[in-house]
Amino acid sequence: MGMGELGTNIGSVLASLMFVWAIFKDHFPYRLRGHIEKYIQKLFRFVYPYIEITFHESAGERLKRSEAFSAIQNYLSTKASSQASRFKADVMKESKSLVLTMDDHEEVPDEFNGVKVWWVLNKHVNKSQSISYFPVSDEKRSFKLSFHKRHRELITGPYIEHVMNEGKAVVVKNRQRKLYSNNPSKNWHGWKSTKWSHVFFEHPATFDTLAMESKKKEAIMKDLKKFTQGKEYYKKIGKAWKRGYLLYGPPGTGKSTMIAAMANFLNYDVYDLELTTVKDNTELRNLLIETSSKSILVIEDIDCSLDLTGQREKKKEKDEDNKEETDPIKKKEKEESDNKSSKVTLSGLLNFIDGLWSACGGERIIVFTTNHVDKLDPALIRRGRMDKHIEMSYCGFEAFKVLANNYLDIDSHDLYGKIESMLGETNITPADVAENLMPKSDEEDVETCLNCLIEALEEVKKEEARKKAEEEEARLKAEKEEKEKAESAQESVKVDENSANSVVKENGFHKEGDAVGVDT
Ligand SMILES: Nc1ncnc2c1ncn2[C@@H]1O[C@H](COP(=O)(O)OP(=O)(O)OP(=O)(O)O)[C@@H](O)[C@H]1O
Ligand SMILES: [Mg+2]
Repeated sequence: MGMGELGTNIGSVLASLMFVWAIFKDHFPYRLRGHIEKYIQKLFRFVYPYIEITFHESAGERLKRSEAFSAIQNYLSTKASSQASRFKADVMKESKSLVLTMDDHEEVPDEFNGVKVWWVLNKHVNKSQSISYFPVSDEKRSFKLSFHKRHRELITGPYIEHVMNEGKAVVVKNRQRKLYSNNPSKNWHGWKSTKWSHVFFEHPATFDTLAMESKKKEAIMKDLKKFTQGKEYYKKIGKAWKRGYLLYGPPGTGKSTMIAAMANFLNYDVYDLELTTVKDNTELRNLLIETSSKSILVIEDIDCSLDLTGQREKKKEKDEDNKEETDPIKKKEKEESDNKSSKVTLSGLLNFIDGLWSACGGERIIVFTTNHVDKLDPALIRRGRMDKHIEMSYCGFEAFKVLANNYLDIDSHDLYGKIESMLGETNITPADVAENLMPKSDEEDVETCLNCLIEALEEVKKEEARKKAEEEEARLKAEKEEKEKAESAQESVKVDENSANSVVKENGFHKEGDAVGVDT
């Protein structure tokens, strides 16, 4: 028998009993009334061995929606689809997914470790109408959970925890992800945080569309997956639950695209941190504290956004300069220019990454990108801080095949052989390959596009050959100059030697002369 039927039967008997009692209770003496009520409750518990827990939508009139209520609602949306027959539908994520929630008073059974429970969504309409400054809906909704009292411990403990966790996971899955960028601190005002502004993150890049060797790609995906499942592991080893990636390679090799693919793969928000607008380390800390977990913090082009490598030395120099400045006008000018340039230091950034994040919740990924890995301070990129270094390189044949599939919907073509051999001997970025593969008009067919790429490859090859020839020429020229210099140096040494000899000779002559003189 379902909870519904049982509930209805017992419920109607008890309801009649209560009704009768309500009518006649005033005829009983006060003390007797208390006794009778106690017995009715006992009887109630005996014939109705179920416990009911109610979860209200709002904990108080002005409080925001209770977290438990939302979690339950989301949890039940996954159950309700198969169990209940009346739904309310919500369209999430730009009509990409439909979220069904149970309709009012619909009963949804659930099972946990073999124990059955029942959920009902109740709605009460508030009769007392009051005028309130805060818009409060008169409708109060609550979820009622019923289960046999035998299972009290299991249900109030592990089951509720399970519902909360699953419910929150559904929220994460369905939420619209955001791309945050930091605001300059002069705009940080008001009671609501304005440190980051956001837009919805809708970058279409995925690992499927990312042009890269499949082995490398799979290794990265595996690494990310392992990270997201590593909560217990990080706890065990006593490290903050974070992972750092350094993406390096020439412009147009897909570093930014990779970040978008990561965010889409993990379902994380992205915080794009523009370091040049961050005034100092305190500001940096304030910004980073406000990022949420399940997010990727991105610092693009670290070599350009800050002179991280030379910052410490520069600062020292500045301090010394400041001491010397005595002219008040010049001093003011100097201060202004100092304020304009960012004072975030490498050590500030590293300290934060190493320490602070451990304290404010885990599951964070930090990605640095750079075009010049060799310019970075080794302290910044040592393992442990940047756990994984990923080189984004020029387009190989495998990467080309992904792009051809993305842009032209093809897996093979007669021209593939030629393209493969040409890619082997030229450095072209995936961005350039993509640009050439994209049909410029509706008339352009696959072959035209591939030929367009071949032409571009030939162009690049020619360019490379020209550059190589130029370099060779410059090298030869330098060599020649060097040789000439060396020769002329030798020449002058010879001349010097000669002149030295002549001096010696002269000296000798003099000496001789002297001697002669002495002799004479
Ligand atoms: N590996 C790739 N896979 C798919 N598309 C790519 C790839 N690399 C580049 N592209 C294409 O080229 C464009 C530019 O790439 P992207 O912005 O990711 O390069 P980047 O490495 O971040 O360059 P930069 O160093 O200038 O920031 C992208 O919009 C994308 O369409
Ligand atoms: Mg980029």
